[in-house]
Amino acid sequence: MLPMVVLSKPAMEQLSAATTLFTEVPLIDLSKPDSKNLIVKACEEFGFFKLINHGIPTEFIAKLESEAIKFFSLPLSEKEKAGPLDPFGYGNKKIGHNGDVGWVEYILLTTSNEANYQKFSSIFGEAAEKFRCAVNDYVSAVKKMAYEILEMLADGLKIQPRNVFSKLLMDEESDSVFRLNHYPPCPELHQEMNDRNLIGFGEHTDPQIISVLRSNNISGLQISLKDGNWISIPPDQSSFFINVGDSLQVMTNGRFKSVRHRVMANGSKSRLSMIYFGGPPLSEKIAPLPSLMKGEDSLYKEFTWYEYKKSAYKLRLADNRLGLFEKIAAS
Ligand SMILES: C=C1C[C@]23C[C@@]1(O)CC[C@H]2[C@@]12CC[C@H](O)[C@@](C)(C(=O)O1)[C@H]2[C@@H]3C(=O)O
Ligand SMILES: O=C(O)CCC(=O)C(=O)O
Ligand SMILES: [Fe+2]
Repeated sequence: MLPMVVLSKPAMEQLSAATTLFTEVPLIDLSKPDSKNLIVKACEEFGFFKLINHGIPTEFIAKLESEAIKFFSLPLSEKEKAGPLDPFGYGNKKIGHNGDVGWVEYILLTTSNEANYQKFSSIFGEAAEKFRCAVNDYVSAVKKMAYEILEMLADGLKIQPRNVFSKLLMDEESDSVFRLNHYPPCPELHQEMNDRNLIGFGEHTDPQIISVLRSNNISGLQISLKDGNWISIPPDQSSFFINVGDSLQVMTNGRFKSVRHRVMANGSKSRLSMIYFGGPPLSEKIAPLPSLMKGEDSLYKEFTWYEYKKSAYKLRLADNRLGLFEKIAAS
């Protein structure tokens, strides 16, 4: 059994004390005309928001959730046939390659249809086709929504062209990832008088441009506010949650902040999440957009997504990956 990160309950409670009690995460209604300005505000203040009236068909979500549950219910020996990660496939407890662990099992996939076809047929056996279709339908729909959000952001920021961010995800070479996380109930936490909290997925920021997260109705997701306090995000299975990633922070020269987040394990219920991480092509230069600079200097050294990813994947989950690329070193 791998060692887990454990926080005592009093320590956790102190961490998320009074100031955070009444913090409301921004709620964006995609059907409302003024959403673009609210999205910009949310990305500046939280790097995170909740999305409703998103138009993603419920059947795509339900189909994928049911296929994912089927997969995660298989015996471990079956699931392990879909591993080890190379870099895609099934993973259990170990996150990345640098010693991070969590109370989580997962499937990591590229969003390239062709590569998924190969992967699915080699690892998921007979059920491959249904599962692959469910992933493709869901990912295609969520991708389109991500393009729309990024275009609304460009409009809200009053920059041209409006596809300045979305074109990076639309590019055939876009290095985007899809992840299904399953957080099994943790028996240790189920015991009465339990005063421990166990980490499902340790704190981190997402390196890409934007992440689109959807989970079942089980709690666990927390985000860190600018003051360092953590707040729990009430789950809502019919909504999506959007994270600003490190690359979008850089492209906006720090105006948007990539949000630190983590997932706590649950004592009695299974949590299932599905996340699309929209990334640019590997060769893309990640730098502040000149139209957003208004005479300011770039806060970051120049780098490509390939260089950033290579460096990020050598680090631990909680590390400040962008720090290495800041012109003035982070304290
Ligand atoms: C510890 C790690 C896991 C991670 C790669 C890394 O070295 C640092 C970034 C991690 C992260 C966080 C967001 C996504 O879940 C992920 C797929 C990504 O692109 O960066 C994971 C990586 C992973 O699980 O391999
Ligand atoms: O499972 C979740 O809700 C979030 C997981 C996460 O942050 C990630 O996979 O990067
Ligand atoms: Fe994340």
